[in-house]
Amino acid sequence: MSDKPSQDTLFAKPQPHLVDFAFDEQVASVFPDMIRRSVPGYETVIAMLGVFASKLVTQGSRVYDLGCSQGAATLALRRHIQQPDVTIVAVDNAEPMIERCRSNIASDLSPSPVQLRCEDIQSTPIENASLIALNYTLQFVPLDQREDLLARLYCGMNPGGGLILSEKVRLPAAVQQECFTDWHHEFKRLNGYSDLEISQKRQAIENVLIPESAQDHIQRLQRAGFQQVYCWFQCFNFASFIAIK
Ligand SMILES: C[S@@+](CC[C@H](N)C(=O)[O-])C[C@H]1O[C@@H](n2cnc3c(N)ncnc32)[C@H](O)[C@@H]1O
Ligand SMILES: O=C(O)C(=O)C[C@]1(C(=O)O)C=C[C@@H](O)C=C1
Repeated sequence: MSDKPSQDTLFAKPQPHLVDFAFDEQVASVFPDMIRRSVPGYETVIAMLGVFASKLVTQGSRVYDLGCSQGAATLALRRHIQQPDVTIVAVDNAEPMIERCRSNIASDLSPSPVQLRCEDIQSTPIENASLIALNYTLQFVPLDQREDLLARLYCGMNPGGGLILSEKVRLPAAVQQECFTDWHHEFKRLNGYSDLEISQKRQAIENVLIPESAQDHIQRLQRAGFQQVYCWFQCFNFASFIAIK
């Protein structure tokens, strides 16, 4: 059994030797609280996945949640899949996340079966996909591997299928970057994080989470072959895109 999710205080004490952020047991034990208090618009994006599931998922197809963490996106999708014979494939390479995901799925009664895979999303075979969610995950994949991954997702997707890509984004002008970062940090402050927590977390993710601009994402999705690419949601420096094949 997984521990009950608790409040994120991981960066509350001064850490003289900050190490790079990793999705380890400590992070997993506070993750639902951490992501809700750190990502502006997270709950809206999760809720709206239901709309895309309802519109895009087709009978007998597969739905992928790549970088599923504890299954928030998987559950939102699963609850709104109306078609029969759909399998959800939920993938994460962090064992402490997958374990919690397994128990969250077990306590949900929606009918579509979920196949859980603990592996790098880059080695997950993608086939017969009507919907793929990459919810705040691509930002952790090395920059030079993102193009190949998206090309593979395109290949494994059925015509008319959609990819939902949510990311922290870099803004095109320095003055806008500064402004949006300031608002993001204020969002965290209002959610109870101290300046020390904000600054230590920022340092810990600096070399691990590499954001790109909305334009970079849109152009890469178009290069992969997607016919329609839109930014459907943005809150400060966090955006979500839909790409339809
Ligand atoms: C910010 S969390 C994603 C949140 C989740 N999608 C949600 O909507 O609640 C990023 C997740 O991606 C996973 N991850 C990062 N890189 C990965 C990779 N190359 N393969 C598989 N999982 C990866 C991490 O372990 C982590 O659980
Ligand atoms: O940018 C930040 O400060 C964040 O905390 C963002 C973010 C993310 O977008 O994934 C980073 C790591 C955690 O997984 C939760 C949130």
